[in-house]
Amino acid sequence: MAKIIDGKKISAEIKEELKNEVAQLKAQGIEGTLAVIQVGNDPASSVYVNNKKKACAYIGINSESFELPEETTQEELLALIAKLNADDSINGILVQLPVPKHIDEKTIINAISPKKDVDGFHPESVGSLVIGQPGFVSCTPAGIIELLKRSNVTIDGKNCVIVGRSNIVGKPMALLMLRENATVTIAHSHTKNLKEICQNADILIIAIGKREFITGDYIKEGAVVIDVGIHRDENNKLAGDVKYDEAEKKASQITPVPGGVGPMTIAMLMNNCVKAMKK
Ligand SMILES: Nc1nc2c(c(=O)[nH]1)N[C@@H](CN(C=O)c1ccc(C(=O)N[C@@H](CCC(=O)O)C(=O)O)cc1)CN2
Repeated sequence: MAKIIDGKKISAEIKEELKNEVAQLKAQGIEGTLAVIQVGNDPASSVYVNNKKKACAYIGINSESFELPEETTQEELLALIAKLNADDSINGILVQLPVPKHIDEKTIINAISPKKDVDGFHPESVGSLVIGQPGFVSCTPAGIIELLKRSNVTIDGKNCVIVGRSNIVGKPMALLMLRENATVTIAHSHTKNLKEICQNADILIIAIGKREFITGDYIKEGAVVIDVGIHRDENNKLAGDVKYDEAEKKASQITPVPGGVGPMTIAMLMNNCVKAMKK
């Protein structure tokens, strides 16, 4: 039976560490303020945004909330971002994704100042990650690295298979695993022999957005399995991209859903906010 990688516990530890760091920065007169923008009222986004504001309050940084109606135009949103970019009292800006369909996500991401890009989505932040320069790193992949390190998983020299190639998770995840000296394979919807490729993974990271797609037979005996998916059924029950009951019988360590990768996304956002305070 696999050991559970407890994202809730690890994220709480990280937030505790950050709380102490913020207290020290405040003692030097350094304040932090995160601007949190939500357009529309997608229920899941509202939960995440609220949790981000609570995390800010917990570690001791301010949050300024901008709850904009669904009909907000792209120009209005860009004008708000420009105002926040120019506001010296704001060190971090995030726009909760997804944005409504009439707004172009890329245009919005590109408009946020790279100096305040605590989500790590701006091309300049991604470019820094590619060439190994310091910068903001996308929160979910950064959280996965913390989960692995704090669970004493050796990454160096291991075969890591990442299923999913999104800009937010799959691609930055691959770069971070490469930085840790793993041998990295990215698989996606056009990959042939997906099952065989997954069976070769010492560390298998799944971010494909398909409920319980990865069954036990995809997993090598003793592999570490990281499940990034979150799916809610009609009874409000959460599940990941991995069929947990089967995977836990094969894996040596595994993240649950809920309580695995999800909470780490917010802990690492707080980590980026503290980085922004120091800039
Ligand atoms: N601007 C951003 N938008 C989005 C991001 C992001 O990093 N920046 N990531 C996701 C959503 N997300 C944070 O925003 C997020 C997702 C899930 C969790 C989480 O704690 N999940 C819990 C389950 C919670 C539930 O749904 O009941 C868990 O897995 O235990 C936190 C943050 C997309 N948008």
